[in-house]
Amino acid sequence: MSIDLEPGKIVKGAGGAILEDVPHITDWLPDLPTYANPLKYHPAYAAVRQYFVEENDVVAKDVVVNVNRTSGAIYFRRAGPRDKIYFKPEDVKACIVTCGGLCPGLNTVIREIVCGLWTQYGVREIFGIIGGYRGFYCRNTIDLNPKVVNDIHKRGGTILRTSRGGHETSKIVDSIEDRGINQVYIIGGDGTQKGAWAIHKECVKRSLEVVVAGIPKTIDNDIDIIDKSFGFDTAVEEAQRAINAAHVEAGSAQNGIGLVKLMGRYSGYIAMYATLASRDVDLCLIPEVPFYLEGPGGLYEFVDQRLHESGHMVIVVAEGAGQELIAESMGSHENLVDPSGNPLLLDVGLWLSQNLKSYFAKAHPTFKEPLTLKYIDPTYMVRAIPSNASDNVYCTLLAHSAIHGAMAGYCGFTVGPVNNRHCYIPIPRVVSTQRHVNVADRMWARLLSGTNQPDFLRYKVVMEERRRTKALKQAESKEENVPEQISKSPPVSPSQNCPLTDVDSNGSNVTKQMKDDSTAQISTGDRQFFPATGYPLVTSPVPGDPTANFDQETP
Ligand SMILES: Nc1ncnc2c1ncn2[C@@H]1O[C@H](COP(=O)(O)OP(=O)(O)OP(=O)(O)O)[C@@H](O)[C@H]1O
Ligand SMILES: O=P(O)(O)OC[C@H]1O[C@](O)(CO)[C@@H](O)[C@@H]1O
Ligand SMILES: [Mg+2]
Repeated sequence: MSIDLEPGKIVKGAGGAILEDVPHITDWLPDLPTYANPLKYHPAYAAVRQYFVEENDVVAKDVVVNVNRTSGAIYFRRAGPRDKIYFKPEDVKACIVTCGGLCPGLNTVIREIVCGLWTQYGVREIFGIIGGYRGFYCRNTIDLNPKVVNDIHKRGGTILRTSRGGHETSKIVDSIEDRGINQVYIIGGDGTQKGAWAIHKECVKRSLEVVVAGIPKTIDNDIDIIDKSFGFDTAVEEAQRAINAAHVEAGSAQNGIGLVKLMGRYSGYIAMYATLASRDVDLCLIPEVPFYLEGPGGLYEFVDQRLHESGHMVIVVAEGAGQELIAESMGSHENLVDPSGNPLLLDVGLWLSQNLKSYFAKAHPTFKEPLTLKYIDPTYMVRAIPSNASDNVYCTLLAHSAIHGAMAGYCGFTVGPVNNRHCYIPIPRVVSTQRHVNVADRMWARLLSGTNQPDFLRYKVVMEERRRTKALKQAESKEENVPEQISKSPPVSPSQNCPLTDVDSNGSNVTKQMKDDSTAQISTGDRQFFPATGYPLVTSPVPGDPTANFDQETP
């Protein structure tokens, strides 16, 4: 998304510090009156010294730095209650909307926004927008108060319902104006936050006294800058149940494989953390690491070896893994998208099950007993549950940070913890890149050293060879001349030779030679993939890209 930080919002502090600040309602309505924060007189908060955040309190984006390169460090505005607020509580008309896919904790965030506004600030008019963005202009609102939301944190899903698509900025802002709403709380993922920014910009354009606050939600943990998204821990915990079942099934059969598919469209965090937590997983496949099946260093070789060693194994695959490989093996296929424009994924779990079964049934002579493969797909189960204890606390902090920011007049922000401190991050900052598992980071190394799985570094070479072989076969079957670019492939140097075992149409093993060509370009139907890695094209740095700027280091 090509939205930039607002001019004038990059503030230079002392010693070269840079504050990436968020918009404030006085940017376009400079003469608004201020009011004393009612929390000053609240029995619970008045007693807590230093409860209020100082105007110049900021949070460092990076806490691990080179001592010689601290100038130019980036900071965000610290979240929390301010001494002065820009809304009289009795004048506040707040609304809450949830958009995108489900995530554990949505109801807790709704509950805590309602209860926080009600009990801390004395706000009495709070509305729920039903069914995502389109609910602004298609549906009536519902009244929310502490009684209505009292028990909702014990339920999965969202009491407000959610949807994809339907973001029509002017219709949404018309509805905000017509209803007299002046605080808009928007809970959702990267797409939702982009929509929130569009609403904020339109409110500014119309000079409305309206603040828009974004609360980041993503089961995939793919929102950049913030430490972690709510519901992620719950999802990883729930995924353990599926992995345990897969392990039991696999361990109770000779040559047993338990295959578990988890969510993760572009980012394999759930799969990675579920693998690290479980210790029963032998192989973890994520979108950031394209894999291949045949030949040295391939998946079949590893499965073969693990089954011979242990008699069983567990594979965890993120739903976005292997998309290019599947697309290529399917030949032509339709590129479908959901109502928000997100590509619909090909089912890697089913595809992998079928390929493993047929490969080991037909092609593997050393197996005396057939493969027993159990495929478990708990994807929707891990996101439809209520949040666990720690996510509940986290949701509470997010909700409170959001209402303190809105009451203080800040807007166009996404709230979230950065290095464990909550802050207000300009929305363009969190949506301009997507977060991915950093495979150059120590966390992925920990996983690799735990599973001893292949690194699939020869992916590009293997894919190029597959394409060349396919093209040759097609040319031969059409009894045409071999196309020039295929027949004139440059000779392969001995050091680059590597055998690749594949199966011919009779099910016999065929050994081929392949050439190491790291500059291979990849094209698969209409889908677009990152050429160097086979990773789908996205805006953020991806592994394998030498220019990638991975700035997230895990402990
Ligand atoms: N660039 C955009 N501008 C305005 N609105 C957008 C944009 N992208 C998505 N939206 C709207 O945001 C809402 C949610 O988007 P999407 O379905 O992509 O889910 P998300 O918020 O990314 O959550 P998740 O992917 O984690 O489920 C939809 O109503 C969609 O129309
Ligand atoms: O809710 P839907 O439309 O089925 O989409 C599922 C997608 O939503 C997510 O849960 C969040 O983006 C992805 O992991 C998954 O691919
Ligand atoms: Mg999204």
